[in-house]
Amino acid sequence: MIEIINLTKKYGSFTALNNLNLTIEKGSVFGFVGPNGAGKTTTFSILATLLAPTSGTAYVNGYDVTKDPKQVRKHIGYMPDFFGVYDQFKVHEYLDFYGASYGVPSKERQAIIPQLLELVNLTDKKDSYVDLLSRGMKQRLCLARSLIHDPEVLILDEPASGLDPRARIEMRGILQELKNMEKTIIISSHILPELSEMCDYLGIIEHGNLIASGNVNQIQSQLQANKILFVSVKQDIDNAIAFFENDLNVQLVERDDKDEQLLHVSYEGSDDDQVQLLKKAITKDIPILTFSQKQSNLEDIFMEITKGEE
Ligand SMILES: Nc1ncnc2c1ncn2[C@@H]1O[C@H](COP(=O)(O)OP(=O)(O)OP(=O)(O)O)[C@@H](O)[C@H]1O
Repeated sequence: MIEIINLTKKYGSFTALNNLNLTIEKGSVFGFVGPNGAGKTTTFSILATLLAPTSGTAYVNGYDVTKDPKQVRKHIGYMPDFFGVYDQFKVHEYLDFYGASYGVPSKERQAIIPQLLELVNLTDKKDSYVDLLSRGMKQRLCLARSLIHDPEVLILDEPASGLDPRARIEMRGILQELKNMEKTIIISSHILPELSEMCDYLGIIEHGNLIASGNVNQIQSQLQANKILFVSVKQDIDNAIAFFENDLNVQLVERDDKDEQLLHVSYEGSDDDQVQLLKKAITKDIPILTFSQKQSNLEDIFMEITKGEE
């Protein structure tokens, strides 16, 4: 479990992270999404005990990252966004080296390394030099490295960045397996669909502020101020426009570019208000053919709120 409490990080006078609060339950997968420079790596570095916060703190499995970093390190596996690999090692030597650094006894290392290589699909490469691996393979090796001491919590900073579509799908499969193993995972990306498919919960961060969090539906309603209703009428479209414009919850009524019977109604009322609106339209003899709500695309909303950031 991860608990982040009033976490703030300033670099000089610049606030990179502003009073972040988050709880990530044991066994859940939390996706942290934001454009470049939003504060994701800053948050992860603090959780990994590599950076001190300016104020606030975070707890990993009950251990305070500022007061008990040694315990925190035992409980986390951290995959940084940029990592070096020791080129002169072969794959299995590399994992053995990291296992020894974490104090994993030799016998246990011999048992766990083949399992990890299997998990990240690198069994065939165990005798290859790390230097000769493709980027996707290096990313997977780094993920295996972060698991060498069997941590309960994984902190993965853009594990799929720079990978081709096939390698991304492979990475997604590995994360699914880790999820099945009931690891608590926090993972970042600036690509929302990549995370929304595999995460139980998401947090959207921008300029160091968490602007929405929850499951996909909750995020959608937090980010989208107005919904769009599609209304088509059999005739008298001007009359229908006047009717909808008269409703207090309607912000804007626009005609569709192609379908001359179709209106786009920007609406800020509740679901109950929406039911009343339809009832009223029928009592006023508006000849409604169809009445539906636009299925908003989370990615479009995200692009809209973070536009101009990158
Ligand atoms: N050591 C530092 N000194 C000064 N500013 C920094 C430092 N590290 C990060 N920043 C600034 O803090 C902000 C947040 O950076 P951070 O790396 O946490 O963002 P990010 O969301 O991980 O971005 P990316 O997706 O590009 O990795 C950025 O504006 C960055 O320039």
